Amino acid sequence: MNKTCIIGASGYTGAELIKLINRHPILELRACYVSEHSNFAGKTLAQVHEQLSGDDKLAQLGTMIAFNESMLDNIANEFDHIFLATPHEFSHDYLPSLLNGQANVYDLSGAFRLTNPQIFETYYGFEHKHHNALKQAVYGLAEWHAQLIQNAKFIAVPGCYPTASLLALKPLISANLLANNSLPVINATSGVSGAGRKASVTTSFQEVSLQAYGVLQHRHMPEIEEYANQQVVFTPHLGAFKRGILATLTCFLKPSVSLEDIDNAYNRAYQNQPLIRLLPTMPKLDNVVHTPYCDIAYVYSAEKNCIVVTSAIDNLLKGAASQAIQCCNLKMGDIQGITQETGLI
Ligand SMILES: NC(=O)C1=CN([C@@H]2O[C@H](COP(=O)(O)OP(=O)(O)OC[C@H]3O[C@@H](n4cnc5c(N)ncnc54)[C@H](OP(=O)(O)O)[C@@H]3O)[C@@H](O)[C@H]2O)C=CC1
Ligand SMILES: CC(=O)N[C@@H](CCC(=O)OP(=O)(O)O)C(=O)O
Repeated sequence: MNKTCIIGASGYTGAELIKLINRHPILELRACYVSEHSNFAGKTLAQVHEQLSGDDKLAQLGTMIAFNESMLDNIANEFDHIFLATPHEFSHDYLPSLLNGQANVYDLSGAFRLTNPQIFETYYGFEHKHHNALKQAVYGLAEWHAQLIQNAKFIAVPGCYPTASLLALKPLISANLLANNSLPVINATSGVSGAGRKASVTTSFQEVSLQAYGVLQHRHMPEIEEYANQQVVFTPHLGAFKRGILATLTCFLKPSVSLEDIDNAYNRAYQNQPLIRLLPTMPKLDNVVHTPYCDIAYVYSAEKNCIVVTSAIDNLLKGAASQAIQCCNLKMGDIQGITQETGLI
């Protein structure tokens, strides 16, 4: 068994990681950490996440441990896999020390997703101080970076909107079908769990409606652009539902592109990918929420020479925790028959 721990286990993506690791055939959850002064420290997993009640294996794990800087060396060397489901600033500060040990590290935050340190100041509001760790990070977009992930020690797990957007967009880019003179337009709506567990006025039941936010300045725009190798216009929206992201992309195509070219591009990219479902009708959130799948469909207009692509994911799973496990599976390779979807479906 592979010894595994989670830092940030009291949050929403932490809860999903607990469930996925608990049912994985060769990962063994050994410890769950929360912040140093967390109200959840010393509580059992079921006290922190009621949904975990009644699971004997998790009950034996004991309680959530308050993280402390002095534990870094031990954590880095005690485990085979460390999952960070922590705020960007925490990952930024502590991840480099965790890389000094033997463990493989998977960071669900955005702190190491961009290669250019300058961009962090503009979009994350902090100066990036760990340029060597940035260079070591491999962007964990599982379907597109499988080989890099297999050889990496440190995976920066993609953000939720970038996962939905890039999975829809990249087949068109890699087949060179996009028009040169226009930018893809991405409108995406997320459920409220995307903002994490901590209470805030903007995500309170009374306040949430359907609204665009972070317009032209959301940190996921440079992330999408870096891994699409293409500028985009990205607008996130917050919707009055708990989980899921629906992204709709409008893209203009080169004049000579046909429907056959588009079908070939998506089939070539995804026909052997177990967690991508190409659908004949537009995806809906209910079909992906609580699953590790990304559903994709498109409609093409020859008259307008454009395509509208929609993708749907669960933000906490394919947009975070299950993609992290997918990367971990890829890293473990064919050990005991592990494939990228092991423990996920
Ligand atoms: N929610 C989503 O859909 C997605 C989230 N992400 C990213 O994943 C990460 C986790 O997100 P999410 O689960 O939603 O966040 P939550 O706010 O739900 O949970 C954050 C977790 O981090 C812990 N934490 C906070 N500060 C510290 C600290 N200083 N030291 C140790 N632990 C700390 C919290 O512990 P406690 O509260 O007990 O103190 C809690 O367990 C974030 O970086 C987020 O941006 C990525 C993709 C999607
Ligand atoms: C609805 C909502 O608030 N969503 C979050 C994105 C969550 C995510 O993917 O997170 P990171 O890139 O921060 O890891 C946001 O817009 O900030």
